[in-house]
Amino acid sequence: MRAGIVVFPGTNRERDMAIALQGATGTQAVMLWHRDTVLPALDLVVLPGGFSHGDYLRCGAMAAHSPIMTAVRSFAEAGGHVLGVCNGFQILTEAGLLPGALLRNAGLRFLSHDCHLRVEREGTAFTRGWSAGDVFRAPLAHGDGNYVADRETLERLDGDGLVAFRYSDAAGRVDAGTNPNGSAGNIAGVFSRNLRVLGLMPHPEDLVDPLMGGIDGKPLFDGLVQALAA
Ligand SMILES: NC(=O)CC[C@H](N)C(=O)O
Repeated sequence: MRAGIVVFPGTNRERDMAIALQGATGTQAVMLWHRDTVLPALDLVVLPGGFSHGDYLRCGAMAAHSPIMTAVRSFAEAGGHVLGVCNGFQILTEAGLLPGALLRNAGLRFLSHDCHLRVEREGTAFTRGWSAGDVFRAPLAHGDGNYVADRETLERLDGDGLVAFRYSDAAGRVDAGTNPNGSAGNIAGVFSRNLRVLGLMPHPEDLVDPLMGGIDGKPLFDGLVQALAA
């Protein structure tokens, strides 16, 4: 699986992502710069976390207009797989590649702690390493993770099975008490209509080795390799 990681000014999670991808694929991901206009031949494009353009204007708003996003949009429209984590998720919503938006956390504080995610949709390239209802741990670190969308969109996401993950407790219970940031319906990650673009706020790439404190995030990367390995 050939993966490319897009670096914007202010991105800071690209190396975590590269390590997680290398652990799963055995090969190095290609680092891409936001001013690039052409993508090499890739199976997966990753927009990692960070503070692109210092989070000015809105998180991801300026990055969504970077030259490389035209190529990323064409890649996605041609059926390519795109993963956006945290700031990457914000960029994908700002670019219109995923529905909804990420607002300030309900408590207006930057949050940095582990959370639990319940897998809502199995069998996609991103979630084939889990079964629906599985719960895994993932660190979160964001100021703007409050997922919102209009009621129609939320109903469509639910109805079409496009919610990827919900914030839960360790037992998979989902309610206001397990919602860290005010996200509608506890949504932590969503898919595009064709299930080939995924955005999520927490960071599975930061739990892929026992030395990191656990391997809860590994199924994402191992599943992608199984799905996309040429
Ligand atoms: N870790 C991240 O990618 C953070 C995203 C963004 N800067 C926020 O605070 O919401």
